[in-house]
Amino acid sequence: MTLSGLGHRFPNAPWLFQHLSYEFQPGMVYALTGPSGSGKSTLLSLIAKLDKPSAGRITHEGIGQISWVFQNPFGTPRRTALDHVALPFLAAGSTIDQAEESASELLRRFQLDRVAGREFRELSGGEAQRLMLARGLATHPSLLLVDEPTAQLDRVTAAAVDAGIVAIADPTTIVLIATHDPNTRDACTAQLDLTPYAHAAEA
Ligand SMILES: Nc1ncnc2c1ncn2[C@@H]1O[C@H](COP(=O)(O)OP(=O)(O)OP(=O)(O)O)[C@@H](O)[C@H]1O
Repeated sequence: MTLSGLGHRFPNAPWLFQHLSYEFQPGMVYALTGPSGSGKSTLLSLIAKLDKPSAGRITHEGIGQISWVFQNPFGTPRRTALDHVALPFLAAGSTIDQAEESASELLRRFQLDRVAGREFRELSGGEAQRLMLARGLATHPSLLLVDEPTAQLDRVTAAAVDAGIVAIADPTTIVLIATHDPNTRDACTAQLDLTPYAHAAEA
C-alpha cells in the first residue's frame, strides 16, 4: 500500500498534513505518531476509505480486507473471550471445532489462553484490549488499523497491551497503530511520524 503526495484538510480549515508519500510493507507494525490534532485518526479514516483525501492518492494494491480496532474495547459482556475470537472464524465458514481451535491459537499468541473461558465483562482493561487485537487478526485482514490502543489505560495495563503488539506482527498483514504513547511506539517495528507533514509545511 502506498501514499503518494497525500494531503488533507477539512472545509474551512488549514491543511492537516501535506506532501505525504510512504510505502507500507506486509509483516511490519507501523506506529503512526504526531502531536494531538495532527491528523492520525483522519489518516486512518482515509486509508480505510471512509473519507477521500483532499490531495494525492492512496494505492491499495494487494489490500483485501481491512480491520479496525477501536480505542475502547467493545465486546459482549456475557460472552467469553474465546467466543469473541471464534465468531469471525465461524462467520467465515469454519466448523465450531475449527473455529475454537483457531481462536485458542490466537488467544495463546496474545497470552490470553488463561482467560479464554472468562466472560468479557470480567476481563481487565489490558486483557480486553489484547482480545480486540486478537479478534482484529481473526479475519486475516491484509490491513489492520488500530486507533490509540493504550489511550484509556493506566501504565501497567498499557504495558500489557504493548506486549501484545509484538504478537500482532503477521507476514501477510500491514498493521498501522495510531499512538502518542512512546512505549507503544517503541513496541512497533517502524514509525511514520506526521509532524514533518503538518500544515506548517504549507508555508
Ligand atoms: N470530520 C471532521 N470535520 C472537521 N474537522 C475534523 C473532522 N475530524 C477531525 N477534524 C479535526 O482535524 C484535526 C485532526 O484530528 P485527528 O483526530 O485526525 O487528530 P489526531 O492526530 O488523531 O489527534 P489525537 O492524538 O488527539 O487523537 C482536529 O483538529 C480535529 O478537530
